[in-house]
Amino acid sequence: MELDKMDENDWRYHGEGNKSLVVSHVQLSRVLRLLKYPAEDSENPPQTPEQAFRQIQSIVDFSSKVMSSLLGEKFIHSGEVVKLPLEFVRQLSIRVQHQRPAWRCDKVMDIYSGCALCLPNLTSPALHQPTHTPPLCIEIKPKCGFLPSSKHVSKDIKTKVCRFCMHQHYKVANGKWKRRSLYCPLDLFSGNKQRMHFAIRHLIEEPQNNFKIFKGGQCIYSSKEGSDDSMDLNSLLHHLRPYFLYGNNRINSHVTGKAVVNDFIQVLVNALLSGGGGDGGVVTDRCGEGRSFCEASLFNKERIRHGSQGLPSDSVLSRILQTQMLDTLDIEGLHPLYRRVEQHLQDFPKERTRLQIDGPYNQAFLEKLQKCPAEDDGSVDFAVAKVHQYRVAMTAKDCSIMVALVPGPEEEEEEDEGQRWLRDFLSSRPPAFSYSVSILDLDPKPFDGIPRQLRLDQRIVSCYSRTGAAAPKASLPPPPPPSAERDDCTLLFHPV
Ligand SMILES: O=P(O)(O)O[C@@H]1[C@@H](OP(=O)(O)O)[C@H](OP(=O)(O)O)[C@H](O)[C@H](OP(=O)(O)O)[C@H]1OP(=O)(O)O
Ligand SMILES: Nc1ncnc2c1ncn2[C@@H]1O[C@H](COP(=O)(O)OP(=O)(O)OP(=O)(O)O)[C@@H](O)[C@H]1O
Repeated sequence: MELDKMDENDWRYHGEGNKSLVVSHVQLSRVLRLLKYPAEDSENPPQTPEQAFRQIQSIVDFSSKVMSSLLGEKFIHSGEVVKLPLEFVRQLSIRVQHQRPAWRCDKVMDIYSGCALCLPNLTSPALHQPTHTPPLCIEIKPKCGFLPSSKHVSKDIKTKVCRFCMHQHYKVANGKWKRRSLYCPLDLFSGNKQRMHFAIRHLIEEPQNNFKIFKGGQCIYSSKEGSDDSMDLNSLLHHLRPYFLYGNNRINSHVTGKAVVNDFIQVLVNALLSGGGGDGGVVTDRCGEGRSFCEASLFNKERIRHGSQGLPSDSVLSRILQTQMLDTLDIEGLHPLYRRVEQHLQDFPKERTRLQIDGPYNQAFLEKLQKCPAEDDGSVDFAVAKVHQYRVAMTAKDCSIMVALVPGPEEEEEEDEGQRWLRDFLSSRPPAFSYSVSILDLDPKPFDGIPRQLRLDQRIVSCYSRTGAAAPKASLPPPPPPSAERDDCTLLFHPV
């Protein structure tokens, strides 16, 4: 990629979040992640090009020097900052505008700094052979996977119902989403395959901003405003079917839609429980018992047939959960420490640098949070270490996982799709995929964002106490008998 010869026609809109907009190259496996600003600042960018460059460099440093050490290097692609021609960025912004979802257009793409983060395109991984079936990539934003146990938690409900499930009520009440997602992160992070299956099924049913599927680099399934949901599910089945034409669920050589989805979820669960890449071999070294249940989850505990399995310690979910759990005090216990630091900075503004409040994100920053004493000695250093831990945990609560599934074992590259189908059909074995697992969106959360966290926490809990606790638990059909091993994953699909 030659930065001085950039052509906007080589790039297409790929996706966006709250802070950045991502475009992908039409041929190379590369994306550019550009910053966004509130639309009202569009004429007047909030930072200079130098500041934008430093902000993106600090994202790279935070990811490569802090998060990568906590989450495991094998999952992380930190990328590099690039300087782009301003005319290219301006044209690109015009080119992608019509593809942007309306609800994200309260922010505009930064066209002034010319800076962007260049990353590998995790939805069209390099291990894909262009002549073969395109990879399926599944993006999950799992959110917080544990219930707080801090003594500072003032509302009992927070120790029983997870943040995500409570937040759903708040989001629906405030019009962010039309209906609640019944996904519960505690089920996904449980390590129990039945619970994980159940969680993913609900991500598929109501993806919101927590679930997307890409095929060959193109998004084929995500939350679509105002669309006909059944159409989306049917079109998802249409895409998935060729990947799951075989396996245990074949009935007279016809694979039902339910079986396709069950196989798909099973492959995804295996990838999430793996050590990060490979062919789904036996998982060993499981750490911990399955963690707690959320009272709002619809998963019926009685139906666990294989006990609590816990997460394998080298799995992506385990690494994310361990990092999230650096939030030991909960926002309610953390906020007074934040105030201690804030007061100290008001009294001694120059301390901001020594305490690395805004970075640099390096080994020293990592050590500050790793060597935090267990007990509060009243010092500002203790408070800063806890704040750093909390911010790192926040990043882990907001990151996404990308699982890339490439059909067929690598050693049988010469086989075409039909031959592979016949071989798998005859052997009736479960689908074989090579896969890789990555973590994305590992940006540092700002120090000044902590008071907002406290306010949001209070609003979510208060909204849930008013509306959620009284809401009906579910509108799902009654569960099938326990013997129907595969049927507990029934999706509300329309026939195709
Ligand atoms: O606060 P939360 O839990 O709602 O998380 C925010 C996310 O909302 P979600 O609940 O996942 O829909 C929010 O995502 P959406 O914009 O809702 O897609 C952002 O990820 C936000 O992070 P940042 O401010 O852009 O760095 C996230 O804010 P942080 O709290 O991580 O700063
Ligand atoms: N390296 C990558 N390869 C492929 N797709 C990517 C990559 N990075 C980001 N994306 C896509 O772009 C989307 C937006 O990126 P990202 O989540 O980093 O944005 P964000 O604004 O930081 O999100 P948030 O709302 O969480 O703050 C992602 O959901 C993902 O689909």
